[in-house]
Amino acid sequence: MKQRAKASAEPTFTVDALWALDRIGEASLGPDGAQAVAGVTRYSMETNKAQSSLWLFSTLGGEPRRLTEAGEKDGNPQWSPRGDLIAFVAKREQAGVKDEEAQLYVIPPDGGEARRVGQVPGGVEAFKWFPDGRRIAFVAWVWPDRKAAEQAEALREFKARKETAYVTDEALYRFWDHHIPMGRVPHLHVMDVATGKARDLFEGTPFELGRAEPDANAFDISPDGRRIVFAFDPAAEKQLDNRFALAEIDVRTRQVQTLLRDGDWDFSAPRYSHGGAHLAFLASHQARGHNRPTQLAVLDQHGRWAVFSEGWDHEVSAPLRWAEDDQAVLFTAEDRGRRHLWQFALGDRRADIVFEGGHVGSFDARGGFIAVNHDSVQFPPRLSVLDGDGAVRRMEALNDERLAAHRFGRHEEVSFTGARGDDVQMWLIHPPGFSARRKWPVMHVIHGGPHTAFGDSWHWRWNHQVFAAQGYVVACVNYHGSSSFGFEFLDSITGHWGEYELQDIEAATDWLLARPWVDSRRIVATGGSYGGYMVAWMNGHVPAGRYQAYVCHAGCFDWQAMYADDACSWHRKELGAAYWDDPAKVAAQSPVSFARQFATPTLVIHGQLDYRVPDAQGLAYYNTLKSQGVPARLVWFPDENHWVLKPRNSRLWYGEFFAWLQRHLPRR
Ligand SMILES: CSCC[C@H](NC=O)C(=O)N[C@@H](Cc1ccccc1)C(=O)O
Repeated sequence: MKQRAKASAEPTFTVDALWALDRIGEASLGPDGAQAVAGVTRYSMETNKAQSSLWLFSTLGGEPRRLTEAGEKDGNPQWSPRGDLIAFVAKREQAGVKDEEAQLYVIPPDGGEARRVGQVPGGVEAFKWFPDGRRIAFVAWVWPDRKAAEQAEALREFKARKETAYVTDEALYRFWDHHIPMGRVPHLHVMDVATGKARDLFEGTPFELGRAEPDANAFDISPDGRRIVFAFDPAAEKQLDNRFALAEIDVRTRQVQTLLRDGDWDFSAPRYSHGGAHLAFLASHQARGHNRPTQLAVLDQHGRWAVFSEGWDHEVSAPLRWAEDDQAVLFTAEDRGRRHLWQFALGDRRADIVFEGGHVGSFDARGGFIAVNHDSVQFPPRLSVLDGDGAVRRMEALNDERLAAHRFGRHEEVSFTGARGDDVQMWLIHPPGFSARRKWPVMHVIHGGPHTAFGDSWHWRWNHQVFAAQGYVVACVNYHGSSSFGFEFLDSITGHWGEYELQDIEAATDWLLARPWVDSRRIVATGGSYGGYMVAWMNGHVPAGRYQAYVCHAGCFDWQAMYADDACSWHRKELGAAYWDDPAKVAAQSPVSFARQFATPTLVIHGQLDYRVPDAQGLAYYNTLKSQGVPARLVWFPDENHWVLKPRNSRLWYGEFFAWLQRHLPRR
């Protein structure tokens, strides 16, 4: 195995040190809970590439062991219910066949050669084991008007065409950074693991899974393996914000029965109880508001369903997992900038924290153990296990030595009075070696969304320790509109985006200026996406001199032109009007309308593959700044999407980011 880069001797935590860390994925426990399998991704700044392999981790204290060596992109491992195999997706060359798209593979947990299972035209999107451990349900894209046996030929024909046009009459044709496969829809299939033979369960039916990245949360297999429940969009015109229904298909007969369909509700993430008598799922009352949270609901065998978390003002997140006794449901949910693993008791409808974040990214529960992938401002995603006695143990220390070689800043949460006189949370990450007896520059890092939150979590793209290591106090305001503070706070900005958020950020800056350790002449503001929108909004609303410089990454600039994005169906709900019905209202929330006020030097960054915030937004902002003589610099990536995902581009991104700020900060 190639020697890993030695832990750096450089105590400053830099972008190179960030990329040298192992990135540990979701863990899947074996049936006895003694081990878990997870993907580990390693990047090389030299080759500018990633390599992902599968590793085994003990829940009983043993050392991690690498399971796969040959693959480059082994991912999404799932341990079989019988414990004899681990299934995963990979693109490999085997038996003279080179995978063009990700295919299903299986490998015994004690090692050996992985075996490709079947050959799925167009590749495998997501999958789950059947309880019998002999079959796998998986998602693959198909031409709905062609038979299953014709799909491979249809794909060959499509790939061989000389035309390059993407032609559609669909409303949903792009998502984040890719096109929805032209003319195809996602179907649910069943694979026989022994023979590699697959069946398209939806063949010849009007049913399909959601087209925006269908994942394994979109369906579940009944404990007896005879039925599969799935979420689907019943509308003829598929839209990102349509309200999904739930249906169940008989695996043998392929008969489909709609279980729940209600025009007021959006249903998702169905999960059978262990006994099969109940179905937990997520329900959001979209008729009461587009920002209504997803809540925990349960359907019984008689077709009766109820929301159980009505009185709990939190957003319940997929996946849902039933407790062993089927009396409670496990899931993660945010609370005040942290994300915990919760157990929701159905009897008394009470939620208790089972594993406290930081940030719990994912979990798996089996054999009396709960394996958790969690992180914090202080450490990247790591695996820990919660055993039946409630004891928590680390399952690995893959990054410990590298992390110990660097100096990290401490973090804390504070609060201040923001818009409407509300209490607003801010997280501070202090530079290593911080002393209140000195004066320090401040860097606002404004989160995106807007309905997300920054909290005690690790970010691979905007890493707060890398920022702080440059000597900044990093300030992260969870402004009005942020998630994890209840529905009313999140929804409070609807129809007047920019207003309360700016008041919050300005109140935060006033709070900071009142600290003796803040250098009032060296305060900057940065943000991505909605955070980029906010710094463009600040350029039009805050007098020059308050902030010495801005960095705007993938910022929304003009809500009318933003209609070219992939999420346009959300705009009128969030802005309070469609631009063609009330252009003034939409313009009043667009930074472009305040261009004459722009005066603060701004670094504009955008990726061409960004379909959520099209790069024309950043280019228009940059051109507007240049046209008015405002100092500006553009970093444009032809091969990056909403984020920067390649090591060398990320190194350039941080270099340009820090250089721009340094250029516009007065010498200390
Ligand atoms: C409200 S529509 C999309 C929201 C989504 N994130 C959730 O809060 C998102 O993609 N936010 C972008 C900014 C954006 C907002 C509205 C329309 C397009 C993009 C982001 O901050 O990443």
